Formats: sequence, C-alpha cells, structure tokens
Amino acid sequence: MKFEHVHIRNFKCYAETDLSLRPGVTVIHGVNGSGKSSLLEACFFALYGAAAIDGTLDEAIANDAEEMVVELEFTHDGGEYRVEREVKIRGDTAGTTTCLLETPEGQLEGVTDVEAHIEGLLRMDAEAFVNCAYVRQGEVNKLINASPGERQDMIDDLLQLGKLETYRERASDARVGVKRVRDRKQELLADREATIEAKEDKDLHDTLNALESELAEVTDDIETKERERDAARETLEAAEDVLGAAEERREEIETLEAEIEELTEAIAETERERETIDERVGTLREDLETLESDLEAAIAEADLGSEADAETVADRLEELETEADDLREEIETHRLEAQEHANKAESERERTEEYREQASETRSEAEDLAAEAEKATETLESKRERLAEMDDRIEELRATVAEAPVERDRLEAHRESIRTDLDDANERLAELRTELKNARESVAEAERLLDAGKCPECGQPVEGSPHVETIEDDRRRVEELEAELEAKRDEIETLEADHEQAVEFVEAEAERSRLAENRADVRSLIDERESTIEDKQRRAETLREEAAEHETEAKAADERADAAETAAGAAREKIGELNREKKRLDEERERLERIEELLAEIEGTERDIERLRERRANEADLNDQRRERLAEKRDRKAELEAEFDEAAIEEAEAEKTRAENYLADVEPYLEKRREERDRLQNEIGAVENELEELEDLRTQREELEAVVERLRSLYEEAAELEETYADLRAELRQRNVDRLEAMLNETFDLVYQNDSYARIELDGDYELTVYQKDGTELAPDQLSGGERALFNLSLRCAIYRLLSEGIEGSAPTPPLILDEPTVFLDAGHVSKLVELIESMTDHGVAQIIVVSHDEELVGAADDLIAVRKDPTTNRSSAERSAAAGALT
Ligand SMILES: Nc1ncnc2c1ncn2[C@@H]1O[C@H](COP(=O)(O)OP(=O)(O)OP(=O)(O)O)[C@@H](O)[C@H]1O
Ligand SMILES: [Zn+2]
Repeated sequence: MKFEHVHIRNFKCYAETDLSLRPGVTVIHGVNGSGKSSLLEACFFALYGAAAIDGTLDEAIANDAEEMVVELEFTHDGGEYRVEREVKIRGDTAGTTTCLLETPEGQLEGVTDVEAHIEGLLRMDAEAFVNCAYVRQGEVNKLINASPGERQDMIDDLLQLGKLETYRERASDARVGVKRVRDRKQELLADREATIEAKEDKDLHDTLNALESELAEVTDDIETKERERDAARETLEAAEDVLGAAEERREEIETLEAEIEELTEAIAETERERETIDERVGTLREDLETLESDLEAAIAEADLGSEADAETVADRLEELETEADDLREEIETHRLEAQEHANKAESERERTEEYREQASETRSEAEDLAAEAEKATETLESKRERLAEMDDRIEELRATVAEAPVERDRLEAHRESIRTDLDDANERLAELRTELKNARESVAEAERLLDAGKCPECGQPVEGSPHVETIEDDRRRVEELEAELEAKRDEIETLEADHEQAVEFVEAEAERSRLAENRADVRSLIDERESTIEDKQRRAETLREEAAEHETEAKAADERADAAETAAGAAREKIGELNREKKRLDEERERLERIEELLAEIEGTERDIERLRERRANEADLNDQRRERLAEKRDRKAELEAEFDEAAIEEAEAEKTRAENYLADVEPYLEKRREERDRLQNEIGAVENELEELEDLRTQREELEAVVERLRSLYEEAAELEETYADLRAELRQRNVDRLEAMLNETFDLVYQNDSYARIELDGDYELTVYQKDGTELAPDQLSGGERALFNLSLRCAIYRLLSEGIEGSAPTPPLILDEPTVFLDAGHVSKLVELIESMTDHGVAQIIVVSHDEELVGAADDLIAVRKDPTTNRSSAERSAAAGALT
C-alpha cells in the first residue's frame, strides 16, 4: 500500500493543503509546532476516522472553522483508492457529514461500511495500525513496556492468530453448550424411565377390571331399588286419596253443623223481634187514645160542631188566612196614609219657616235700597248746580269769540298768518339793520380816503376827486334805509298786538269747546243717576210687596200643617182598630192549627201501628222458610254421618305410614349408591388416563434416547475441533516466534553492533530476553533509553517484515510511518537508524514516511517535505522542499 496524495482543509492547524507523496523514504521536517505530526494524523484519520484521533471530533476541526475535510488517495494491491471525510459542527457537537471510499470495484458510503472495508483491506484496525505501521511520537517503548500477555495479543492479532484462538474458543463454547444440553436431556430421560417403571409396577389393567365389575354390581342395585321406590310411591298416593275423601266429608259435616246453629240462632232472634213489635203496638194504641180525647176538647173549644174533620178545618183555615191578608193590606194602607199625613205636616212646617225667613230678608233689602236712593238724590243736586255754572261760562266765551274778525273755525289759521307776517317783518328788519350798517361804514371809509386824497374805489392816489358822486349816492341810501327801518318797526309793533289778540281768541275758543264737551258728560251722568234712583225706589216698593206676600204664604202653610197632623191622628186610630181585629183572627187560626196537628198525629200513629203489624207478619213468614232449610240440613247431616267408614280409614292410614317410611329410607340409600357409582366411574377414567400417559411416556423415552445419542457424538466432534484449533495456533505461533526471533536478531544486530549483547530470545509466550556476551540475561526494560528505542524499532520492523513478507505469501502492508524516532539517539545510532530504514527498503517496503529534524535522516531521504506555520494566520501548510529536487 502507498499513500499517493493527501488533501487537507481545516484539520487541526491546517488551512488548505495539497500534498503528493512519493514511494521510497519521505522525510517531513519543520520547526516545533509547525504541524508535522498533524499531517500524519490527518492521513491516519482519513483511514480510520474518530478512532484515529485522541480527542473528540470537534477538537480536530481548526479553531475558527465550522467544518473540515481530509482526502487521501492511495494505491493498494494494484488498485487505486480514494477516501474522503468531511466533518461539520452542528449545534454543540461535530458530526461526520461525508464519508466515502472509492475503490476499483465501486464507491462505498457511510462510516461503518468505509471503516469495515479499510480494516479488511489492511487486515488491521486502528489499534493494530499503530502497533505495527505507525509509530507515534513518544510511543517508541510501547511494545517493550507491554506485558507478555498484551504483547502476545498484539502480535497474535497482527498475524491473524487471534482468529484461530477465537475459533477455538467458539468450538469450546459449542462443546460446553452441547454438553449442557446433553446432560439435561439425559436427566430428562432418567426421569421418564423412573416414571414408566413406577407406572408399570401399578398393575393398571387388573385394577381397571376390578373397578368395572364393582360398577356393574352397583348399577344393578340402583335399578332394583328405583323400581321398588316407584311402587311405594303409588301405594302412598292411593292411601292419600282415601284419606282425602274422608277428610272432605268430615269438613262438610262441620260446615252443616255451623249452618244449623246459625239458622236456629236467626229464628230465635226474629221471634224476639216480633215480641218487641207487639209491645210497641200496645204503646202506640195508648198514645192514640190520648190524642183522640185531646182532639175532642179542641173541637169543642173551636166551636166547629160535629164537622170537625180535616177538610172542614183546612177550609176554615184558608178562609181565616184570606181575612188576615185583607186585614194586613188595610192596616198597611192606613199606615201609609198616616205616614203621608205626618210627612206633609212636617214639610209644611218647614215651608212656613222658609217663607218667614224670605219675608224678613226681602224687607231688609227694600229698606237698604230706599236709603241708597235718598243718598243719591242729595249728590245729584250738587251736580245740577255745577252744570248751571258751566252754562254761564260757555255763554261768556261764545260772546268773546263772536268779536273775532273771522269765523270760529278759521281762528287758528288767522293767528298763524299774523305770525308768518310778523316773522317776515322781523327778518326784513334784521336785513335792513345790516344794510344800514354797511352803508354807514362805506360812507365813513370813503370820507377817510377822500381826506387822504386817494380814490375810494381803487385806493390809488387821485388827482382831483373822480368818485365823489358815489359818496353822495351812499349818503342817500343811508337815509332811505333809516326811513324804511322806522316804518318796519311800526309795522312789527302793530303785528305783535294783532298776534296777541289772535292768540286770545284761539284760547277762548279752545276753552269753550272743552267746556261744551264736559257739560255733555255731566248732563248724561245726571240723567243716568236720575234713572238709577228711580229704579231703586221702584225695586224697594216691589220688595216690600213681596215680603207681604211671603208672610201670607207662611200663614197658609202653617194652617195646612195643622190639618195634616189631624189627618195623621185619625189614620193611626184606624190602624189600632184593625190590629185588634187581626189578633182575634190569629187566635182562632192557632186553635184550628192545633186540631189539624192532632188529626195528623192520629193518622201517623195509626199508620205506624199498621206498618208494625205488617212487619210482624213478614218475620213470621221468614222464620217459616228458615225452619224448612233447617230441616233439609239436618237430613243431609244424618246422611253423611251414616256414610262414614272408620275401618277403611284406619287401613289407609297404616298403608300411608308404611310407604312413607320406606321412601324415607330408600332415597338416601340411592343417593349413596349413585355417589359410589360416580366415584367408580371417575376411578376408571383415571386408570384409563394413566394407561394413555404410560403410552406417551414410552414414546418420549424413545425420542430422548435418540437425542442423547446424537448429542453425545456432537460433543465429541466439538472437543476434537477445539483441540485442532489449539494445536494449529500453537504450531503457527511457534513458527512465527521462530521467524520473528530470527528477524529481530537480524535487525537488532544491524542497528546495535557492539560487544555487549549476544542475542535476543523470544519464547513461545512472547517473553523477550536479551543475553549479554557473558551469558547473563537482561529484561528489555533494563536497557538504556536509546537502547530501548532501537530495540523497539527493531521489534517493530521485524513485525512489519514478518507481516509484509507474510507467513504464507505476501500481504500488502501500509507505509511504515515513524514520528520522531531519533529523539533518544546519539549521532552514531541515528546512522544505524538510517541503515535500518534502508534495509527496510531493501526488504521491499515501498513507502516509508519519517518525521525528523535530524540532518542525517534528511540527507538519506528520497523526498523532503517542509511543514511551516504562517505566524500571522497561525495556519500550517506542507510542501515539497526545494531541496527535494536536488535529492532526486
Ligand atoms: N483544532 C486545532 N486548530 C488549530 N490548531 C490546532 C488544533 N489542534 C492542534 N493545533 C495546533 O497545531 C500545532 C501543530 O502540532 P503538531 O503536533 O502537529 O506539531 P509538530 O510540528 O509535530 O511539533 P513538534 O516538533 O513539537 O512535534 C500545535 O501548535 C497545536 O497547537
Ligand atoms: Zn511533532
């Protein structure tokens, strides 16, 4: 087997690295911590997965990455292979997401299948791989430090001897197993045989015969007894019939006796009743006599003569009733009459009172009205005086207005026109005053200018006096204005006097008109008052008359009341009379009613007597009938008593007792016999079962005998097989041990040539012993560190050779991988190591990969790989050294 190419991404310190590997000796070098061991580990991981790394899967992923990939291409036994693994962190843990193996036969997937296939190819699992091909850093002493047993297991495993042991163990297990089964079956067989013997000893057939004859006997007995029991039952029934009939007859006689007694009793009872009725009739007759004498007396009292029968009495009572009704009616009429008169008297008295009240009220009203009229007449007189005054004034004013120059209705217009004229004149007067003032000023100014020699028109200095005429005109104008002003003043004076007079006229007219109006009002008021007074006086008169009328009416009503009272007294007297009459009628009616009552009582008593007589006769008939029935019953009883046969009954009773006794005995006996029969049948069944079982047991015995025989031969075969495997392994191991010892001595000689050690011995139990030249023995752990390392490497190489050369033909071996093998070696021994490696190549090991810093080893390499770590990213990479080119 050869590694061809490895591709790593994010495995431990690696970023992305691609590296081809060549046959021959490859040395990987680099500073501490640069990632050399990790590179080898990556290849190991590619082959064996999780088993190849110390920690967990996630520790193998580069610190800051989430996933990693390792791919390894290798050739093996002429075929090309590629294994690829991808691991990813999911959640908290890392898991393998891809695991595949390409083989010449096809592709495999899944951790389990891929690893099983690789173990098959290399004929070793991860542990065997590190024991043989991959000497890990610091593990050089592993094989030496192991106990012989461990060593034996390791080496046996590598050489596939372990398998033989497994087979032997399996054969042994099989032998033990077969023995266990065989022993159990033998025990079972012995048990069956003992059981059969016990059963055969029992004489089952004889027992069966005895039981069957006993059963027949019991069955016969049961049948006989059942027949006898049936006969006894019949006898019992017959006796019971006879006794039953006798019992019935006796019961009938008893019933008859009771009935006879009952009837006799009933007859006596009825006779007693009849006697009582006789007594009652006697009493009633006495009552009747008393009643009749009472009646006679009553009739005499009532004066009815001899015709005192019920009809006459009833007729008379009817007559009396009619008379009484009439009387009652009459009394009622009079009572109503008296009531009516009394009512009338009362109401007339009330009316008298009313009339009197009305009369006094009316009279006082009349007096009030008369007083009012008197007072009103006085007031009216003063009003009339006032009216006369008004008339005088009106006449005076009319005379004043008559002096006016215009008609009455034009007076205001006249005053208005004078007022207008006056206002116009005053206005004109004011104008004239202004004009006059202006004119006087013009004259004065002109005179001043003239005195100064200037033109009064334009104010310019003048030569001469061109405007003198104007001054003159002005002076004339002043004079005219003064005259006009004087006239205007006179006119105004006149107008003012006129206006004053016109105002007086207007005012007089206004007063006159107002007074005229007032006078009309006063006039109508007086008229109204006058008629009111008249009305009152008339009304007072009328009221006085009315009062007189009321008084008359009161007197009349009082008289009517007296009359009514008299009439009521008369009516009451009449009522008294009628009541006396009625009392008489009542007394007569009472007497008659008493007679009627007595008549009815007599009739009732006679009817009672009659009824009692009838009842007495009926009871006599009833007793006759009873006596007849009594005679019949007595006959029947005598008949039955004659029929009674005492002897027959006695016999029947005896039979019955006998039968009952027999039955009482036979039933429990039969019960017992039946139980016996059942028991016998069960016993027979049990014996028959046992016979069947015996048959079964015999068959089983035969079968078991056959099985035991087969197991016995099987056991022998397994024992033989176990022995064969053990022998084979011992033989093979001896051969291996011999060859391994030879190879070990050969390699150890090669790497450790000095005088100290003569040879190494490897015994059958893989016990290692080193012999010194003087013949003394040494255990390998007594060697120095360096010696131990060399010794170990020798052992490894020997094993490796043994494996690669094969015990029988060659087996394909993985590359020999050594991680830092030179640690304990001095320079001399490093040279020996180089020789060892070369010798391995000579022995046909195709690929050796060594991690080392040692110059000498580097020098011996066919190929050089440099590993370095980028100090900034802290990521490692591997590449072929430049020096490698020079080497080839
Ligand atoms: N999961 C990881 N991610 C990143 N770096 C890691 C991880 N696991 C280990 N390392 C680092 O990888 C580096 C390489 O270790 P390795 O044992 O391969 O070095 P080496 O070259 O064999 O050193 P030495 O010469 O001392 O044997 C170490 O510095 C270690 O800290
Ligand atoms: Zn290292």
